[in-house]
Amino acid sequence: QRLFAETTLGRITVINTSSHWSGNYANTTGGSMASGQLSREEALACVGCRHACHILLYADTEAQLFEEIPIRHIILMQMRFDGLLGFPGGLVDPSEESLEEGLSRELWEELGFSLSVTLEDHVSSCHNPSSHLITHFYARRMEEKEIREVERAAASTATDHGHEVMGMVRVPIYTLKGGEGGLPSFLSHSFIGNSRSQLEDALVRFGLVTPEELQTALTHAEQRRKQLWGGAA
Ligand SMILES: O=c1[nH]cnc2c1ncn2[C@H]1C[C@H](O)[C@@H](COP(=O)(O)OP(=O)(O)O)O1
Repeated sequence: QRLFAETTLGRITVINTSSHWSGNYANTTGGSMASGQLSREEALACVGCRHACHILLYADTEAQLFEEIPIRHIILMQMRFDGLLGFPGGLVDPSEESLEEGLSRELWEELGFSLSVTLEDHVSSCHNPSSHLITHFYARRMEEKEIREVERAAASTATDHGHEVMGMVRVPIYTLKGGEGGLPSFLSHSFIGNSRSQLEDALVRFGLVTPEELQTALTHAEQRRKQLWGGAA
């Protein structure tokens, strides 16, 4: 079940009520903090929580698929060692380095590209009480030339290439004739953690697709899942 809502910034965002984690956890003062989405500061106050930071890198493009279909945006995810899709990044220990420093370090290992992540790149933080994991999500808009450099470095100089990262992938945001191909097929893959809801939120939040386009893709993805698995999954 998905809701589209205005954020405090006046931008449309997606609230995926089925995949946002919920529950409560104790903060440093022993009180109870709301969980699911929380601020970066609330997240850092969590005792006993682990922190994972990941980033969405994207750029505008004039390129067309088959000289006909506008690609519109280059959006990067990666195929991980475990066969799941996710964003570049990893676990960070805030007692040793800031979240942004840790993420920048992870990006160097996974992308072979030096990117200094800042507070301005922070999008959201989300708490999963069952694993005591807080996932911090960041996003950075780049120039097409720059994002192509990231792709080149990730496949050549990155130390994690072929080990923890099997390769970078671009997210197709168009829907092909018949309705299934493109974004609906992409969303039918398996994703690590809450990375799929991070992607869906970012697509609408940053105006990469309209809420209607996302909703249509989700409907087709669900139909595809039912065709493949029937009522079993
Ligand atoms: O892209 C992601 N979005 C949200 N959560 C994620 C994403 N990738 C991984 N995770 C979760 C699930 C993992 O257990 C932890 C740690 O992530 P990982 O990238 O595997 O960290 P290390 O490379 O082991 O440091 O975060």
